[in-house]
Amino acid sequence: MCERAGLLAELKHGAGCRIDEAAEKLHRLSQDIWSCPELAYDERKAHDRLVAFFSQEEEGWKVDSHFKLDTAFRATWGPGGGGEGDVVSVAFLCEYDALPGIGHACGHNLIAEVGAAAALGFKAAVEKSSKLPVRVTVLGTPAEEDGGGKIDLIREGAFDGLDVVFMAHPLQDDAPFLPHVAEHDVTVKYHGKASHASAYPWEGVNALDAAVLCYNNLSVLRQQIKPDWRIHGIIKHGGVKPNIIPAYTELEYYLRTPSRAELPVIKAKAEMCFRSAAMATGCEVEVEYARNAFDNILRNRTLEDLYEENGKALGMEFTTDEEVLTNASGSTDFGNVSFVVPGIHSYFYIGSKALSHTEEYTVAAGDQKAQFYTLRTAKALAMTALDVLLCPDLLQRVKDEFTEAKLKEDRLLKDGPTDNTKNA
Ligand SMILES: NCCCC(=O)N[C@@H](CCCN)C(=O)O
Repeated sequence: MCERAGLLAELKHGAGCRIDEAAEKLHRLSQDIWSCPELAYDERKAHDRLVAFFSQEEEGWKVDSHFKLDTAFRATWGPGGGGEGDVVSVAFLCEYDALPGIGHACGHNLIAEVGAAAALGFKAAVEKSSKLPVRVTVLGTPAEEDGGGKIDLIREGAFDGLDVVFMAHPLQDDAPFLPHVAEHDVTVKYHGKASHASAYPWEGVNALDAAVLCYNNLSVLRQQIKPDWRIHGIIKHGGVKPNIIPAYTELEYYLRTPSRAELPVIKAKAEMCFRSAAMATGCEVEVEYARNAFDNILRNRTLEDLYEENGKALGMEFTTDEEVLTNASGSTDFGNVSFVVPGIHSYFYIGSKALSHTEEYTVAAGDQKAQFYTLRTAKALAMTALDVLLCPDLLQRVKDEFTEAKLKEDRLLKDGPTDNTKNA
């Protein structure tokens, strides 16, 4: 039980009221982002809109536009308010990139809204109590769907000095945590030799054959990997005309494993598939891994329990469906953040059972119905941040759990999982 339970309850109420008060402008914010979907690292309008929100529509924030990345931003308030003890540095994260062709089919417009709303609520609550030593940061993190903007920002030091970070992602259910797998994206290029496909095919070196063999090799490999590992990809370039033997082809694949420690194993297996296809066809092969590999999410059960308790108090019904709770739901660059700062990446229902990365989900993410759930989630995040701020032993528990979980993962990384591609 927190010593300052009375004050805590009052501040939680205050955070909720502030979020409700700002509901209309928060809705406008997410609508503006939703109606103009922009791809990774190119989210210029979303960046400008969020910067304008914190510098013009809201008061008291110091805003850094183009913060370390062209389409990242930072808004800060604090630090400390002259209170006692060390300043606690709390951050809320906003994402705002969309998917090619189908717009905001992952609902990142709502992630921007939920992060902004939670920050507004939290700031309003702590502002009322001038003695609280706190610094609030909102970080706008581009390129989750492609590239991993948070990983760039970690490298640039944007997460240095933060004590705890909060974000929430829309989905089909409310859940304090869902497993996210580690991922490394790879582009494979085959270089062959063009020739007339009918007149003198023997003069050609067929790069499409290499791509197809590569695709098939990987499909066969899929049978020999663990059930929760994933290999999936596309052929991006497959040639230009049936009567020209393709001289160049390109594939893009995502390789995923539940733990970042297992990624080298799946990569080694995939590598043999890439290279053997080149050898069989006489093509040259180039294998280019993405600049950033995504880590799995490091859980923080202390934060999850607090979030769940606050969510329930607000009427959330958390999913108990084992299939949802245990199936890996994709990857996120928040995984890398979770290895640097303790944090939570919860999921929230938006009034629709549409599946992410579909046109139906794009519609749901722009629907008025999503607003109630988005703001309720923002309240739960702000309340959880208040729990951590007002009860110092909770913050310590969050930090201890983080250190222990990280140690465990580091040990796994150091010892390395077994690789059965290596014959004894
Ligand atoms: N469940 C939310 C996951 C968000 C998402 O779909 N992220 C992408 C990231 C891809 C980066 N290459 C994913 O496919 O998992």
